[in-house]
Order: sequence, then C-alpha cells, then structure tokens
Amino acid sequence: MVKIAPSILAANFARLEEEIQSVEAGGADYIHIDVMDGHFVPNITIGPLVVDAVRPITKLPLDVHLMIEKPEAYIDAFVEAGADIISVHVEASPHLHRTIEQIKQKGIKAGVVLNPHTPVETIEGILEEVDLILIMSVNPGFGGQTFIQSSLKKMRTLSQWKKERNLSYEIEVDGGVNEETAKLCKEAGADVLVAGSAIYQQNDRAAAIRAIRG
Ligand SMILES: O=C(CO)[C@H](O)[C@H](O)COP(=O)(O)O
Ligand SMILES: [Fe+2]
Repeated sequence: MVKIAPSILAANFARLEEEIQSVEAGGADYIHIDVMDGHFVPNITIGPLVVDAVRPITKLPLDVHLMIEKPEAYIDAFVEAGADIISVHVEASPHLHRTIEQIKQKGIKAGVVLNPHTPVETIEGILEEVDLILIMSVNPGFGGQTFIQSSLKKMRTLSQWKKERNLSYEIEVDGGVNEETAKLCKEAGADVLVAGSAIYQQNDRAAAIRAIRG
C-alpha cells in the first residue's frame, strides 16, 4: 500500500500540534517537513527548532525535505532535532555521495531530491546508497502549485531501475498531489505521496488521506 506523507507546509502553524495529530489519527505514514532557506528556494520556512518541538508530539517518522544551500552544514542539527529521514537536493550537493554517507552515518535514512528539470540519470551512480528518491512534481518553494506531468516519466524510470537492479529505495513524489494526480503517481510506481494542500484544506483529514491513498 502506498504511504502518505502530509506536508505541514499547508498546516495552520499556530496549531501545529493539533494539525500533526489530526493526520496521524487519519492514517498518515510520515510527517513531511519542508525546510527552506530563502537562497536555494525563494521562501523561508522552518529550521531544527521546529523539528525539535514536533518530535515529541508524534510517533510518525519525520521526513525532512531540505531545500537549502550547503545542506551538509545542517545535517547534524536536524538529526539531533529528531529527523528520521533527511533528503537533500542533488542541485545543492556537489559532493552528493559524501553528504548521503554523512546522513547514513548518523543512523537515519538518507534521501536525494530532484527538481523538475533535473534528469534521473544524474543520480544513477548513487542508487545503491540512498533509502529514498524524492521526485519534485512542482518547482520547490511553495505549496499549492500544479502537478508537472513530466515527473511521471521519472517515477517510471526509477521504478524500472529498482526492479531490474533489485534495489530497495522508496520513490516519493512531492508537489500538486491530489486525488487525481495520486492515481497517476501510483501507476508510475511511487511508494510515498507527499500532499500538503490536498490534505490540510479538508476538515476531514482521514477522508482526505483515504482519497489520496485510493
Ligand atoms: O516541497 C514542497 C514545496 O517545495 C511541498 O512539500 C509541496 O509543495 C507540498 O505542497 P502541495 O501538496 O500543496 O503541493
Ligand atoms: Fe516537500
């Protein structure tokens, strides 16, 4: 069954505890946390302090999506704050192999993220090292954008490589995921669906999660 990772970017930050607990009770599998630095992407969101505050209020794995320059400088802080999965953008990581090793040495899962224009071939050399590959289906920086269809081809390729090469990474998709686009992502081989607006804009979080899971 596909996993659902609600993105708290679309939550009411003044009520973060309730917002997180509502999706946990509604059947979510991960809590997706979008970290933006105002440099790699044109928006600023949250840092390790918020991850640290959120850690004790949920049992779910914290799936931390770093949209920041020099992610290697902040990995230790996010691990200490309680991240379970840390994903870094290939576009922000000239020494991607080293950064992935740095995350794994901390005993947590390591992911790599591809922007919409970045071909999957750029990470072919690191497929065996990563626990998760996150395909951006919008340009990172904001919630509530429209799903970019060309991301489906990347999911299909990653799914095919995974089978052919007997690999174990999870294929995650992020941006514009709703009931309709979720179906396409599942058909293309996605294992984890991130959804912000499609979950947090609904009062009934369990129903929203069920609809996306399909
Ligand atoms: O990484 C992100 C944006 O950079 C978010 O996780 C993503 O946009 C989720 O929001 P939505 O489901 O509303 O598109
Ligand atoms: Fe994200």
